[in-house]
Amino acid sequence: MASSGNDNPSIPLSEWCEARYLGTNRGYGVVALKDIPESTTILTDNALIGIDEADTLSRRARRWIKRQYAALSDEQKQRFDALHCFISDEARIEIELKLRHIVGDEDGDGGARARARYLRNYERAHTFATNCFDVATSNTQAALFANASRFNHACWPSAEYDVRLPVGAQGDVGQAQWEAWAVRDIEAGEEITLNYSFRNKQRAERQSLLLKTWGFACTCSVCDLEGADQGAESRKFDADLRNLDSDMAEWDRISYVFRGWNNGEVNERLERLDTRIDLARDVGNQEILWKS
Ligand SMILES: C[S@@+](CC[C@H](N)C(=O)[O-])C[C@H]1O[C@@H](n2cnc3c(N)ncnc32)[C@H](O)[C@@H]1O
Repeated sequence: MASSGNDNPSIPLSEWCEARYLGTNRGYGVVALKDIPESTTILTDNALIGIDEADTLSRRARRWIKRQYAALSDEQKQRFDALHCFISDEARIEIELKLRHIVGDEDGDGGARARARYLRNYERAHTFATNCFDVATSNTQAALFANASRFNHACWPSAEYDVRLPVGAQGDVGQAQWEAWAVRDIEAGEEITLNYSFRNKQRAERQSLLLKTWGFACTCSVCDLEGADQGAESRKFDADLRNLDSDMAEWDRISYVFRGWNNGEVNERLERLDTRIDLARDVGNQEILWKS
């Protein structure tokens, strides 16, 4: 196994990629082991923990996570514990305040062990919130996948992902399955990124939500565009991203609606997509030369 130092060994994920430590700023990230052609399935993963609760930091979610964590094997617990855990300053203050109220002495230690247990529950909930993915067909179900958790974010990513429940398992989020595929050719040695969320938002809003939810300032090629949050060009770019995204979503659905379209409608949509891609090219961002 390749290693970037004893503390942060690389983690094999699939024939296509491994999780590699990329430094204190990004932590682990997923890196291509060989050239990956567009559309290749890069990684599949099964849920370690799944919850059916929209607010992943709520009391109910914490109880759910605590129960499921307790049922994991030692090896699974270790994998969970090794994941990145982001706790915002606000949340830390809240946790601190709550810990001060734990003064019971059931363990004969002035509440020290009870406070440690309470803190661990909070940390697990934050680990879950930092790494979980929403289940595609649900507004409330979210699941954590140990390997999938190692992908870093980019606003214009090189891979897309999907989280599904197998047929017949709709009520059991613990059975969720995760899959990611390349949306463009990816070169050996390149970091593979996913878009965590907030795809349809303007740069400033994306940045602030990423900072609040995951604790980092995004420096991806889209966010790094010179003056990307001001000026006509950037507005055109942001609008283009939004429109391109909704067009892509429409194309995702094409297999279901295709039979209802005549050639004219299909051509019209293709032309719209072309225009968007041209607009995006105008802004000069190499990343969005999406293969059409
Ligand atoms: C789901 S984890 C991704 C894997 C993580 N880097 C690790 O070491 O396990 C999310 C965390 O990764 C980091 N991260 C993700 N995308 C990043 C980016 N574009 N730049 C810097 N840090 C990023 C942030 O600390 C974030 O809270």
